[in-house]
Amino acid sequence: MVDNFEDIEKQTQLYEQQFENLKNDIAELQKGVNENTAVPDTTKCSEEVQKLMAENVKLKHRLKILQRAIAKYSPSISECTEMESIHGLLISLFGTAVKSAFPNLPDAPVVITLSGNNVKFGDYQCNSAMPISNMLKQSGTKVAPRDVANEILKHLPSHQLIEKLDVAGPGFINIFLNRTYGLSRLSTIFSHGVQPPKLEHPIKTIVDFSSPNIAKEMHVGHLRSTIIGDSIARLLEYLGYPVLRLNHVGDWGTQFGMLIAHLKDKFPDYLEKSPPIEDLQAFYKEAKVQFDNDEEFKKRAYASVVQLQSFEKDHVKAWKMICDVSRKEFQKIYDRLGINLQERGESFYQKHMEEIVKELDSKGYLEEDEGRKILWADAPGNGSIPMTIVKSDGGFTYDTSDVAAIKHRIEQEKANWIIYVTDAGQATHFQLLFKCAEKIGIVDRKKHRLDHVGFGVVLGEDKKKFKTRSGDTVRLVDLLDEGLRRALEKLEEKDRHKVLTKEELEKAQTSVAYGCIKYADLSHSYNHEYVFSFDKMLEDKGNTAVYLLYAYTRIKSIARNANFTAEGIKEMSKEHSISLDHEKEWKLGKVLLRFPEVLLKIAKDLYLHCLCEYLYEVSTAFTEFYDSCYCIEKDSSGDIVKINHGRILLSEATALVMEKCFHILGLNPVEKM
Ligand SMILES: NC(=[NH2+])NCCC[C@H](N)C(=O)O
Repeated sequence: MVDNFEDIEKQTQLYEQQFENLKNDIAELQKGVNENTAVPDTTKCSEEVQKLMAENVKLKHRLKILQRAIAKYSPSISECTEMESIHGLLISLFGTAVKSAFPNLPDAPVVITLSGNNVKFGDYQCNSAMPISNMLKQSGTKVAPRDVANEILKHLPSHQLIEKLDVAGPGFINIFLNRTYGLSRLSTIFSHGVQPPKLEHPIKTIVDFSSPNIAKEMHVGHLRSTIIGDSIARLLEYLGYPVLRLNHVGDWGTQFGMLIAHLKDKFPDYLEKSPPIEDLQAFYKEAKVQFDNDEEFKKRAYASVVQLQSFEKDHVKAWKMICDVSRKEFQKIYDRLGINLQERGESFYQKHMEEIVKELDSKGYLEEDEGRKILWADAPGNGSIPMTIVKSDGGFTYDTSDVAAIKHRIEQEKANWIIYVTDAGQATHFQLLFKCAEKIGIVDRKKHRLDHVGFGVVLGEDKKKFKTRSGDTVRLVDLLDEGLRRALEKLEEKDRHKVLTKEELEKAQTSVAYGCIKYADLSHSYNHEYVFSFDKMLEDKGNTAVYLLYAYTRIKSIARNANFTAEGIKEMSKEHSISLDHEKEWKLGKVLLRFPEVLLKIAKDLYLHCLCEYLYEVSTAFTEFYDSCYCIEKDSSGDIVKINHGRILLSEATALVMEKCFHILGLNPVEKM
């Protein structure tokens, strides 16, 4: 009995000791986890735990090797050379499942969305069960949405992209992505570059943008068209569309009659000596005063238009001179902003206008209306308005040139998609144009896509139309100059001039100045008017160009500080794989994987602000990752003691995706700022 009692006491002491040891081990391990080092310090743990931990490290290492081997040898994975659209893939998988689960519902919707922030709900969601259940109910069968969801899952083809599926709530299907799949797609960034998703049929596309008017000031509205149009063209070019960028300048209006008449009055020897008209604005204003006050001048002005439009050689020469002055001014803006486009103004279509008017007349499309010839898109009445094809004086209009242009673009240029970028005020004009073009048989909406990207007006900080203090139109050159000045101020505020070389500072200055002007235009949804404010644009917090350009330089500095060159990174990517183990690494990885689907969506709706939002999301996901994962560890003297290659690669992949976004938005990021 006594013996027995002592035994129990000994046993209890032993257990207490073991309990203490375990508590210690847990505390030590916990420390490691909290400090977020990849491997916790186990030297203070019991021998057994140390052994287990060592075993664990080995196993993890083997797991990585195996994952890499799978990524290499699994046939469908190794064949990929680009990140494909995961959303597109899911639509096609779930589409197949829905079709075979419910063959009697050919129109059953396949709805796949992102799951939002709660990891519990997976990465994507299929929300088809509820609408399908409703459709079934209408046809007389009652099936609960959850059962519909389970039925879809039964028919879902297996795919390495999917790690796990859950049916939640009333029938949402939560989709969890597989990391090995994610890793294989992200790795293509180093093997093949950030490639665009493959398109089945890239179609010939024309982007009609910028399009200022000769002899009139190119204003902020034209600037907005220039920036948005350029970015749309960049996106489509990146996706592999053959794109023709056209500048439909206003170079053929009645204003030329008055300008030429004034040129003849002021510089009678204009044919011998090229006239010094640097300031076309002022010249235009002078001519307008004459035109409004002098009847005889007005007559000569009208006669000049007729002469010009019948290509009388001296009038053509005068016209060319005037156009050249404007063209040089426009080009300055395009050069500074890196815009590339081909001028094909209204004048180009003169012959085509004559032809189409004849054709429309003979086919009976035109109606006489108080001396004008008009073309109805819809039946007259009910508030519908016609296009004016020939004015009462026989001249052509803006409408005529657009009808001729659309015909030329579809029939000669063989475009299947035409995108017009102008202020929203022209929405009715383009609606009419598209309808008329269809009515007269130029456009077939089944084959041709037509878009008018109409943007809201740019307002000044006083919320009124953007003007200078004296009420004049703001000259774009002045605006860009102010951008440069303010950008430099901003950089100096941050003492960057003390650390950067003169050349680096200059590069940073232009990158910030033009970047912030473009980004402010692009990051607002077009439909809204927006307030032009350098103060807001140059903020370094929030979704602004400055914040993003800084984020990019920070990311680029990680590899540079660990002494890796671009070549070094390439080599590294052959030996190591991108790290996606940590929850924040995987989160960032998944944002990067969305790049293709973001682009494809924008190619559909042309909402470039979604790309800005995506870029901002990339950079916040990066910050989260960087805050909790060390890429490089240094000792107290600042020497590098440990490099996490997988994380350096993840950072570089992030920078590469950001670079592509910047490129599409027309921004020039710099490595040092
Ligand atoms: N094909 C077109 N209509 N393009 C847009 C032309 C814009 C016109 N020049 C303007 O300043 O308002």
